[in-house]
Amino acid sequence: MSDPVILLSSDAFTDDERARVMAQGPTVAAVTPEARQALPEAVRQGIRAVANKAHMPFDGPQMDLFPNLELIAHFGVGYDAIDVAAASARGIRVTNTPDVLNEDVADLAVAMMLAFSRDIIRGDAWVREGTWASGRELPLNRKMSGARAGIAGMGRIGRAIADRLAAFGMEIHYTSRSEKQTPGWHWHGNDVVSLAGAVDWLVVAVVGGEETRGYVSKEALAALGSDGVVVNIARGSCIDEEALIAALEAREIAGAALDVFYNEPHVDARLVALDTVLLQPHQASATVETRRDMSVLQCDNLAAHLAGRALLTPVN
Ligand SMILES: O=C(O)C(=O)CO
Repeated sequence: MSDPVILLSSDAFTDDERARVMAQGPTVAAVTPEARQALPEAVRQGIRAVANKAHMPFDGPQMDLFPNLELIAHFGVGYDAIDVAAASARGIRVTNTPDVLNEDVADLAVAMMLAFSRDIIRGDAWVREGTWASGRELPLNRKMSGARAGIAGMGRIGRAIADRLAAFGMEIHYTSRSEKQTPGWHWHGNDVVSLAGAVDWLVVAVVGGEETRGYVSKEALAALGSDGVVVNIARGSCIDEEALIAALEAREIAGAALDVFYNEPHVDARLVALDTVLLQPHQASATVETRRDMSVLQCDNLAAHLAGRALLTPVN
């Protein structure tokens, strides 16, 4: 077998995804910094591309272990685990897998909003556990259609969410760097406090990373108010999680529907204890179809690079 040119840097790949990477060229797996350090120097010298996945940081010192590294092909739209500035400084290209997951992420955001507003999870238990049969009605829940939705971050995923919510007759407000050509929708510049103050639902769809750390601040949560609900399908870091927990515990906001967390997969016990929080295991893109498309796009980027062709979805 030829010497490896691709490093598999994560153990989060499924068998199919790993096989697809391995079809792009000779591959070696080293999923921890220690394992990479322990690779023979000749192997490290041969690595031209990394196939990355999940949240394990890939930083400058990791890149320096591979002096001939040219590409980090990430599986995922969010690439906050990769130090892109460090990569650029070393002439290393980074790719991600945008767009192919927009619909699924938007679907999950809407599903969480419906589940939260219509108390669907409790309703299921109500039937299953015989509470309904014993004569008790589920307490009245909350109407979603026609309410006001705020999309924090009107990028491609934000737009897919907004389009769905518009179909529910909801009033659409948003933040983004520039105003979109969407007559009737309300732009709040980059002011998330103004956005939160104008809506019933605050849906977080900004990109992750240092720039958006704590973007939904204590002030934004206060502006959302006691009838407001936060929905997060972006990154845990995009909300000040301590402020969120404090606002939920004090009933200063009505609730939260969360697919992402600060310290995933370990969710803060205070969130788990609250009955005003709907929790999901970071599964927004987790359908068979979309995960396959993400894997194919990651591998198309690897293949393009190794064949000297232009990258399909470059980040830098
Ligand atoms: O692709 C990503 O970055 C995701 O987190 C999908 O939910």
